[in-house]
Amino acid sequence: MTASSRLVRTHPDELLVGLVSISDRASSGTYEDQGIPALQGWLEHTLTRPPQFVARLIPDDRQQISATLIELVDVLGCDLVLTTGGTGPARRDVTPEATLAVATREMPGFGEQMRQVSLKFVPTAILSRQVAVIRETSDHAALIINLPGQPKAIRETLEGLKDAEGKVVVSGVFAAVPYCIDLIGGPYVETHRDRVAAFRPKSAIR
Ligand SMILES: Nc1ncnc2c1ncn2[C@@H]1O[C@H](COP(=O)(O)OP(=O)(O)OP(=O)(O)O)[C@@H](O)[C@H]1O
Ligand SMILES: Nc1nc2c(c(=O)[nH]1)N[C@H]1C(S)=C(S)[C@@H](COP(=O)(O)O)O[C@H]1N2
Repeated sequence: MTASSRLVRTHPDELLVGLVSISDRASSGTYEDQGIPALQGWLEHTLTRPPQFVARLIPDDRQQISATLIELVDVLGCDLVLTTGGTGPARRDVTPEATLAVATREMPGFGEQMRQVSLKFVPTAILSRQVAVIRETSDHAALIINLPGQPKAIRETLEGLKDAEGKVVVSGVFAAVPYCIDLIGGPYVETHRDRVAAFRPKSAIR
């Protein structure tokens, strides 16, 4: 989880995932970080093939967030980076700005959909300024997605809302992640359908 040089896939379809928990208080030890365990646990239960993880716990510092994202994508070679925390309107919340600063493309649909899902859970969802972007290097690209800091928001935004019978009421954003990773040249990712029914056009299904 603390690698500092290029990650090596153990299988061509192994997803390389960077997890970044952004919290002044968790990073200084005021409380125990729940962000990384929540992100890792959700992915382990959702992906059919275990991914390789690298994790970072850092304060709400714009330079440090951008530098961490660059390290995870450019140096370690992650395909997907999920951040949690620092998306609100408080002065210290700078995750969206730090993420946009390392973007080569914006993916506005992710933020729009996350706010739609989250409004089903909490009216303050509109306070989250979360963004998603692609960062491209000469030989590689990664999808970076901001999630809110509340540990429970991780599952809500990724998985969406289901009714008592398990039928999807509002899709979470992870349904679109595997196909996005295909399109940017990453590994072929599959999900357990009871958690998230990932969508691909028929022509893209293996
Ligand atoms: N990494 C984390 N681990 C556990 N709980 C967290 C974490 N990040 C946030 N939370 C919880 O979610 C709430 C809202 O998150 P937010 O990112 O706005 O934190 P904050 O109030 O800015 O403080 P901090 O950045 O120090 O976590 C926090 O007050 C805390 O209860
Ligand atoms: N799904 C979900 N989204 C949510 C929340 C939540 O509890 N669940 N909390 C909201 C609140 S209270 C805030 S202030 C914003 C920003 O949170 P952050 O600063 O922790 O990223 O996310 C919002 N989005």
